[in-house]
Amino acid sequence: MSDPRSPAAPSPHRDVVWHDGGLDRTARQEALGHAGATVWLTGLSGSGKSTVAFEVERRLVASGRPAYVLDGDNLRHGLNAGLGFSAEDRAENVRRVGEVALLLADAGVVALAPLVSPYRVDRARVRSRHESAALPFLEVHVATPLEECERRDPKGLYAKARAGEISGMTGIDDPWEPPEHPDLVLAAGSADDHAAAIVALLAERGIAARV
Ligand SMILES: Nc1ncnc2c1ncn2[C@@H]1O[C@H](COP(=O)(O)OS(=O)(=O)O)[C@@H](OP(=O)(O)O)[C@H]1O
Ligand SMILES: Nc1ncnc2c1ncn2[C@@H]1O[C@H](COP(=O)(O)OP(=O)(O)O)[C@@H](O)[C@H]1O
Repeated sequence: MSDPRSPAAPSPHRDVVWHDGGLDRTARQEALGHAGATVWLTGLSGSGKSTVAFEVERRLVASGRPAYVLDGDNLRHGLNAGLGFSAEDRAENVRRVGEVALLLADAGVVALAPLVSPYRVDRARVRSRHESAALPFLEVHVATPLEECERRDPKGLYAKARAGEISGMTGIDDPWEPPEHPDLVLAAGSADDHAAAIVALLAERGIAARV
C-alpha cells in the first residue's frame, strides 16, 4: 500500500526531500482499533449535505468510531480562507479538502466532506488519490432538486442570485455536474434517513468496523 502522505507530484522545491516513516497504516489502525475512509457528499447549496454529514459524525462517534466533518463552509473560515468560487478556486478548495480527508482516513478516521464540489474532474481527482493509497472513498450524491434548495434557501443566497446581487451561484449561473457513478444517492427522506443510509453503506462495505 502506498503512503498517502507521499506527494501526488514531485515537490516543486528541489531542496525538499521526501522522508519515509517507519510505521505503516496497519500498525496505526491497530493501535486505534479502526480503519478509516472518506465519505464525500456533493450537492447543491441547501441540499442537506452538512446536516447529514454532522448526523453521521454524531452516530459514528456515539458508537465509538472516530469520525470528523470537513465542512466546506467551515473550512473556508480557515484552511481555505482566501479562496473564492471561480472554477480554479473551487478546484483548489476540493483538492485541499481531499488531501486532508486522505490524511484523516489514513489515520483511521471516517472523514466526512460535505462540499458543493460541482466539477466531476475535481471529485475524480480526489477519488483517484484515495484509490492510489488503497483507502476507501465513497461518493454520496445529495440529490435534492434545485427548486427545493431554493425553497429552503437558509442563507438567502438563491434569492440574491435571482435578484442579480451575486453571480456564480451554483445551480443558477454556475454549473453543478452530477456524479456518473455515485456510491449512494440520497433523494427524498429525512436527514435521519439519509444518515442511516450512509452508516448502513459503511457497514455493508466493511468500512469503519473495528480492525
Ligand atoms: N457562488 C456560490 N456558489 C455556491 N455556494 C456558495 C457561493 N457563494 C457562497 N456560497 C456558500 O459557500 C458554500 C459552498 O462552499 P464549498 O466549499 O462547499 O464550495 S465548492 O465545493 O468549492 O464549490 C455554500 O455552502 P452550503 O450551502 O453549505 O453548500 C454556500 O453557503
Ligand atoms: N433531508 C432533509 N429534509 C428536509 N430539510 C432538510 C434535510 N436536510 C437538511 N435540511 C434542511 O435544509 C437546509 C439546508 O441544509 P444544509 O445541511 O445546511 O445543506 P447544505 O450543507 O447542502 O447547504 C437546512 O435548513 C436543513 O435543516
